Order: sequence, then C-alpha cells, then structure tokens
Amino acid sequence: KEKVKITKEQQALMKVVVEAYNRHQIPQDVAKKLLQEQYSEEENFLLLTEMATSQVQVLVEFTKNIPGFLSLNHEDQIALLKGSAVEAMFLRSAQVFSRKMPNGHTEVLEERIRKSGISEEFMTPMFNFYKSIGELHMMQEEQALLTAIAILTPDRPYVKDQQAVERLQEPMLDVLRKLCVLQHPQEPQYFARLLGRLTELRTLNHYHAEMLTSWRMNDHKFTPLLCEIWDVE
Ligand SMILES: O=C(NC1CCCCC1)[C@H](C1CCCCC1)n1c(-c2ccc(-c3nnn[nH]3)cc2)nc2ccccc21
Repeated sequence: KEKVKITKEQQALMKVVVEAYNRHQIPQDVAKKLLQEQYSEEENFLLLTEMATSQVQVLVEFTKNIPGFLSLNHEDQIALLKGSAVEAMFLRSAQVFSRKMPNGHTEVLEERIRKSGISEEFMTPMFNFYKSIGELHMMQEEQALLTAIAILTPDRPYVKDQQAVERLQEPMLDVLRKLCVLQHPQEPQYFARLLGRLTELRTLNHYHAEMLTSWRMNDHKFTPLLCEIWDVE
C-alpha cells in the first residue's frame, strides 16, 4: 500500500486556501440571532438577504485568494462566482447548522428555520443536506478545500476556457484526496462521500429560485448584489 504523502507545494496550497477561508468569515452569527427569538417571516427574509449578501462579499474575497483564480479570463471568473454562489451559501449554512452547540440548541435552530417562512416542500432536501454534511464532521481544511473545489467547477454555464478551470481544480482535488486518506484512514470512502455532497449541492441549486419565490409573503425585496448573483427581479 503506497504511503500517501502531501508535498511541500500541496501544504502551501492548502495553507493559502484555509487561511483565506478563515479570514473571510461571516461577520454576525446568524445562528445566535435565530436562537435568541422567533422572528416574523418578513424579518427572517430580511435576515436571509442580509446574511446572503455579506456571504457573497465574503465568497468573492475568498475566491480572489484561490491560487490562479485571478489569472483566469475575467468573464470566466464571473461565471464561476455566479455558478457557485448558491452552493457556497448552502454549504456555509450547513456548516453553521452542524456546528457543535449546547444541548437542544440545534433542535431550536431547526425549529426556527422550519417556521421561518420557507415553504414546506424544501425543508426535506435542505435538512437532508445539512445533516449529511454534519455526519461528515469535516475539518476546516476539508471545508475550505471543498468550497474552493465547488467554485472551480469547470462545467458551470458560460465558462469558455474549461481546461483552465480544470487545471486549478485538479490540484485542490488531489490535496483533498490525500488529506482524507491521512485524516480518515479507517474510512477509505470518505473522499468519495465528500464529493457526493457537491452533487447534492447542485440539486439545492435547482430548488433555489423556487425556494426564494415560495417565501410566504407578498413582496420579496433583494439587494442589488443578490439580484446580480441570484438572477432575481
Ligand atoms: O441566514 C441564513 N443562512 C446564512 C448562513 C450563513 C451564510 C449565508 C446564509 C438562513 C436563515 C435566514 C433567516 C431564516 C432562517 C434561515 N439559513 C438557511 C437558509 C434558509 C433558506 C434559504 C433560502 N434560499 N432561498 N430561499 N430560502 C437559504 C439559507 N439555512 C440555515 C442553516 C443554519 C443557519 C441559518 C440558515
């Protein structure tokens, strides 16, 4: 059985990505707010748009720190950001949801989200995803690399130079695969399970437009940044 070894360059790549991921965190903690009180549907929708807007700004800063991203064709940079913004939001939401919390807090958080105003039909796929991410007990290195891998998906709509994106995604997949082998020796399928989450994320992408309009309230107001990135209004 060949000894898996992370090279110096791979260590450096991982360090850059993890530091960028940790540096650009969401300012306020939405879970804390939700645990404090049950808001109205309008307040929850406003909270979502505020959190999602700041998360997009965080996503852009993180993406700029992915080695090689800024040397991609500019239109392709936009296509990759637009193509991955919703997935990055749900991935981050899943990480917020699966964070270790005092006893009973996760149940309260789930209840608050179930009653937030999102229509019932989306609860199952959304919470299935959150729980499947939670079960993986991902390390922050894995979270950071998985987010970078999702952003660097070559077959997003309108990407012209897919090869250039593949050349950036492959080294990330390589170092994540090695990390999984080293961190989860008893679980040879762990890396495959991680990548399977990216497939599940894509299905949430499809639901997203309907989820947005399904919030039980009359006028859904978005920020200019969300109109751009979510293709709404
Ligand atoms: O604020 C949030 N998520 C931010 C987390 C950090 C990154 C940016 C998004 C929302 C809450 C908003 C207020 C009402 C309750 C949900 N949220 C969601 C969530 C719910 C519905 C949609 C959605 N998309 N389109 N229609 N509805 C998106 C995300 N899942 C969460 C799991 C744990 C904690 C918060 C969570």
